[in-house]
Amino acid sequence: MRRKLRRKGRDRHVGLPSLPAAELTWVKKLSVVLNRLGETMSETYDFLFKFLVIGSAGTGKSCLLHQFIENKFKQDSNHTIGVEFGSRVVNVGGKSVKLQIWDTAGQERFRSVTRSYYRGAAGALLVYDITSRETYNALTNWLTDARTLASPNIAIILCGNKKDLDADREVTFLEASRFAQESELMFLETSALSGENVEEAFLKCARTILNKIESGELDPERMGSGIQLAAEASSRSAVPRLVWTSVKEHPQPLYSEFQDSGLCCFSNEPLHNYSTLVLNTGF
Ligand SMILES: Nc1nc2c(ncn2[C@@H]2O[C@H](COP(=O)(O)OP(=O)(O)OP(=O)(O)O)[C@@H](O)[C@H]2O)c(=O)[nH]1
Repeated sequence: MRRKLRRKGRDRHVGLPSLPAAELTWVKKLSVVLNRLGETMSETYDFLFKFLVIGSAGTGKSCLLHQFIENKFKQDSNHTIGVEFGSRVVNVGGKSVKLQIWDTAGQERFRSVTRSYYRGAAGALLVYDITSRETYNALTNWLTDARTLASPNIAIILCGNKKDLDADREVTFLEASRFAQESELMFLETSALSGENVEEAFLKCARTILNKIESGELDPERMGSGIQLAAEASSRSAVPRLVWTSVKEHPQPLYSEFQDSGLCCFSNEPLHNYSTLVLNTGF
């Protein structure tokens, strides 16, 4: 299998070794994500913000993203494997802002993979399920990860999802809003099912980031800010690329080498002992 990749102005072919079926499926899936990411980066906008959607498994992260992008509820949502990606251009305070959104898997077994996506995020939706106290209790851990791995200044909105299931509620609005206030988070209860407050959550977070840029509190040109200006985002250096290697040929050091240069590492269980995929998200 040969794959054509553009790198620093040159076309480059990278040959993938023959792989077991499960691993091949994973590589193909990542290539689709990568192509979508590349396509969306060519659109016109004033700013591009990198967003994360984080929180425990089953809280509705993928459904929130789907509702925001597609304007409908995602039926039969399965657990996310690693990460999913979506993007949408929105108008915030007269500026056109592209939200590049990384929907991360909530399951513990993917934690090391998803953590590698936090770097350079400007904003995040931190999601719990109002009908599950367990997902609410886990918020502190998610928050610590976000502030440590993304940026201490990351704009985070707490989303109490499944607002439509009020009869099964285990977490009150008041309790969560106090937690949000103490933790300096914005807060909304949302329903990916009905769409209530979904658009608002993403826009509120984007507006906060834009306000910080306009007030000078946030420097969009600082490395790792999670923000790109239009010119920068359309440059070649921002075009994502996939780099393949086999662990046998190039073991662990590759990860840190790329991590230090701002690239993200992407692997999952089937690939874990065999190979490493490195995805440059452009941040
Ligand atoms: N009633 C209701 N159900 C929802 C809502 N959002 C998601 N669900 C359901 O909750 C379940 C989990 O949704 P997902 O979006 O897959 O959850 P997730 O947080 O992405 O899960 P992981 O990918 O495992 O981290 C699915 O059965 C959804 O149909 C909502 O707002 N209301």
